[in-house]
Amino acid sequence: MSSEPLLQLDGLCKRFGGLTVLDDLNFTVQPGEIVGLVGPNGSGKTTAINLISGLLRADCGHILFDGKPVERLPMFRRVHLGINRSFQVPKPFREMTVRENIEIAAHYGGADAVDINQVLADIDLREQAGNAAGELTVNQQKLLDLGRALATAPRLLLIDEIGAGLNPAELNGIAELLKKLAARGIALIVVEHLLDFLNRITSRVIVLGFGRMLFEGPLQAAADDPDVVAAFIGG
Ligand SMILES: Nc1ncnc2c1ncn2[C@@H]1O[C@H](COP(=O)(O)OP(=O)(O)OP(=O)(O)O)[C@@H](O)[C@H]1O
Repeated sequence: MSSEPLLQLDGLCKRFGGLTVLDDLNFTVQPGEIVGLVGPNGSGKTTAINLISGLLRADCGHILFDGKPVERLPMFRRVHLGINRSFQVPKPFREMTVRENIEIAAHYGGADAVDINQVLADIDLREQAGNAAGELTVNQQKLLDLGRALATAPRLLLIDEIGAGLNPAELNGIAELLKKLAARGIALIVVEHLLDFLNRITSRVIVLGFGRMLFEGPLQAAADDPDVVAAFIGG
């Protein structure tokens, strides 16, 4: 593994009005690494993803990608650099086909040379390529959302609660896909409440509580950390 982090967060914070929802977030991610981001509801996980992807602007701190600050860049510029994400609730263009959805994403990402058939194969939607996206199952819509991100040739992929509502076989398929992407060198930050799922794909997690980092390390050890236990069961 390279010693140069692909992503480095340095004192990142976010406030909504008077409410500080993220405070002093500091961690790094290496190429090809999967890092889990966990914490109780409202602890700031999605906000962290929104700051890194550029959907929201940080109030303080720095986001270094490849050693360069990106915290002031708009989302599309970050996509062009190689940062992209999936959403908790996918919102494909429902009337368009699966293939068209991926083609549009590739174009938006400035990655017109991306092999759309390869993306379709990665997300296992080759047979549905000509179907309207609105006809897909929940699992397939989540895969398409991943495919749209993959179509922009990301080097850092931010995955926001992909496991919710999926059955064990579907979760298994997603876990294998994420591991395959990491093996290709893509770095992943995976926000997830399903700890068994996370345990299958990563050994390093960051635990947030009330917007602050409570723990960083192996998932198993997090369960023995008193701050983590207090955050999850309310002290
Ligand atoms: N646009 C917003 N305006 C005001 N408050 C917000 C906004 N977005 C999020 N919040 C608040 O910020 C806090 C963190 O929310 P966030 O969605 O990041 O938490 P989370 O850890 O992802 O939660 P969950 O696991 O429920 O998805 C919450 O208190 C939430 O109500």
